[in-house]
Amino acid sequence: MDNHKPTTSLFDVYLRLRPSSAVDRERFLDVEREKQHTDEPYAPTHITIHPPANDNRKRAVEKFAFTTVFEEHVGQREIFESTGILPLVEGVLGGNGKERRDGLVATLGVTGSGKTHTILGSKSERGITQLTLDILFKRVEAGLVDIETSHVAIQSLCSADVSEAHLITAAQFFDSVYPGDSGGFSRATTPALETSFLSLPASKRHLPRVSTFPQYPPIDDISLDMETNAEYAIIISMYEVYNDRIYDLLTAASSTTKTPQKRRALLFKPTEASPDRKVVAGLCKVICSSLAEALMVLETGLQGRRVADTNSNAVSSRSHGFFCMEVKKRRRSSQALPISSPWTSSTLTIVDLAGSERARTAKTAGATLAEAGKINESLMYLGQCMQMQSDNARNSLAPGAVEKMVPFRQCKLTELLFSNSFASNGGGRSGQQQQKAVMIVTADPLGDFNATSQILRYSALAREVTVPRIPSVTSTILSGTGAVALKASGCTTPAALQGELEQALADISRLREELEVTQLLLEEETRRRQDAENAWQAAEGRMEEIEAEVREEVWTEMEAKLALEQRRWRAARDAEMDAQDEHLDRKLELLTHQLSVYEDDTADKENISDSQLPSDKEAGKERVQVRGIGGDLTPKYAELEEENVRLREEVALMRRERESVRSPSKKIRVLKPSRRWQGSGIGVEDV
Ligand SMILES: Nc1ncnc2c1ncn2[C@@H]1O[C@H](COP(=O)(O)OP(=O)(O)OP(=O)(O)O)[C@@H](O)[C@H]1O
Repeated sequence: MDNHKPTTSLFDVYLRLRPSSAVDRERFLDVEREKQHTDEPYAPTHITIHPPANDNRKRAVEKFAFTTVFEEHVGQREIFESTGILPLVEGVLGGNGKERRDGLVATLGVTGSGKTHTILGSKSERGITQLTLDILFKRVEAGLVDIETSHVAIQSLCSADVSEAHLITAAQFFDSVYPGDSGGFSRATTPALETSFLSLPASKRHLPRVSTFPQYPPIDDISLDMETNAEYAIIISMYEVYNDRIYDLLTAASSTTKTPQKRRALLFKPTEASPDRKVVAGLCKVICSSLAEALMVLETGLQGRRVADTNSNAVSSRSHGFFCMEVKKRRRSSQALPISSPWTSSTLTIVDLAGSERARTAKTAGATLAEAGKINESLMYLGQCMQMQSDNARNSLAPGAVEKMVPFRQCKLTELLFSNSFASNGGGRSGQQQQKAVMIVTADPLGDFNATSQILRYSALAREVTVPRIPSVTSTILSGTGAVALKASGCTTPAALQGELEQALADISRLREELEVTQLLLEEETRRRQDAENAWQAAEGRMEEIEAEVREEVWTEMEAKLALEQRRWRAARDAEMDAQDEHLDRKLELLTHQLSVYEDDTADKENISDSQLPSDKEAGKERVQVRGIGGDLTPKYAELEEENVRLREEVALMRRERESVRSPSKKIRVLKPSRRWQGSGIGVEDV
């Protein structure tokens, strides 16, 4: 197997092994050491992976080739110097007479394998992003355009931008992110372990302190070829791809109102000023005048990036982070040509990809598990693209070989990584070559065998498989291309069969992982459904309680009202009866009075002497009157007696009624639905 890299390869692929802290795990990856014939420093290019000893799947021993393999002891500076990043920086700067080109550096690996460490370093060491910024500023320092005093320069930079960007100076950016920070600086802590930086009120955000940034490793002695008779501007922009959407990290940081959830996704599209090339449109871009400013912008943007604490990595990136260093350049005006030439632009993009992870190992759940699904999906598409590009690169050596389409439009990540790698897309720009790219694959030799081997399979420049002895006589393997009957003879199978076997093994491994994720998602969903059902039942119970309480309240209120009405009714009835009694009494009184008048008159008449008798004429008149009274009184008296009897009966009846009437509240109480007939289990409603 050779690792000859044909000229059509889109990526140079390096492998970096990380030192592992795990002591109880078996090492599955070995670096191949070939015999040295010269005294030159030795750079290994091949590794071999062995399935774990307890593996009962009889998987193959695989050998992979990379541009270079960096072992565990290799530090940040050697990675920076030896992975082709310096030529990328030179390409972006455009040395004397050299054409400029965009550059791309990305890291790929399982979660916790050291991607972020390589790209962004740690508290004590700088990563390749900081080292690249350092070398860029050191090289162009003398030629940097003065944006602090020259508004014209800013305006010309704005009009030269093709990406509908919002260009601001670093000072303006810091003013918007840290309003009122007068210099009592303290370095903000890692966002994963704190509440989101953006959710903090602006007054609580503090400008990062450059003096606390690591200075190691130094790179002052590295020199680069560059043009001196030119003016430069360095513009920083940062964005992340989260759930297949692009979000600006600097707009989010400079916004005081938008929460991370409300961030607006950006488009990757051709613009009016860039019709033949796609760009991320609408980014916030910060013009930096010094390395310190650039580092502070980087640190600020990083604090808005999504990270989470998983079982595999305490600060696990949940998005693919893109850090762009755009170098604008123009020829200085001279006596011969008093007007400066227009700005040209090249960008070096450094990408910290989120790590692929096995849900069971990472022990993620909920949103973090869903994120992992999206991350794995985008990495699967990236794997397909990388495999296709390395196949194309290998086949390009064969006569009459036809290049296959790299399927990079399947997701945002591959679109962003590959769109400008092809002459038809990026090469169309005048005076600019297609993008050059470097991929640094990171791996932990004591880490997860399945996840690591899968990444190595699609990222390696070349691969060789040795199929182990198969104990059974005939095995049937289902592969993507159909069922393959494999006759095991106890030795390595023929090449075609071997290819099928490899494919089948890869498919099985992929399907097993997909199944694992699906099972976890199912478990998660089942748990959620159970929780929802419990919550629903609890809510129902509570609702019944509330209903009973309300019923009780209503009944109590109604009873009070009924009692009041009853009291009113009784009072009214008593008043009426009193009035009737009074009426009756008055009638009786009247009757008694009339009777007594009549009796008195008769007695008086009997007692008076003849001398006292009135004359016949007067007596006749009086007799007429008495007779008149006596004659009229008898039927009137009878009539009143009758009415009296009737009224007395009515009164007696009403008294009886009153005594016999039961309390309505007692009747109502019987009707309460909550009271159930004891022993029968039947409520009043049921009756
Ligand atoms: N080469 C290395 N030397 C020393 N420490 C390392 C190295 N590589 C990784 N580490 C440490 O391992 C831990 C995990 O690394 P890192 O965060 O870079 O992983 P990652 O691949 O970016 O993971 P994720 O995909 O989850 O973001 C960190 O604490 C980091 O400092």
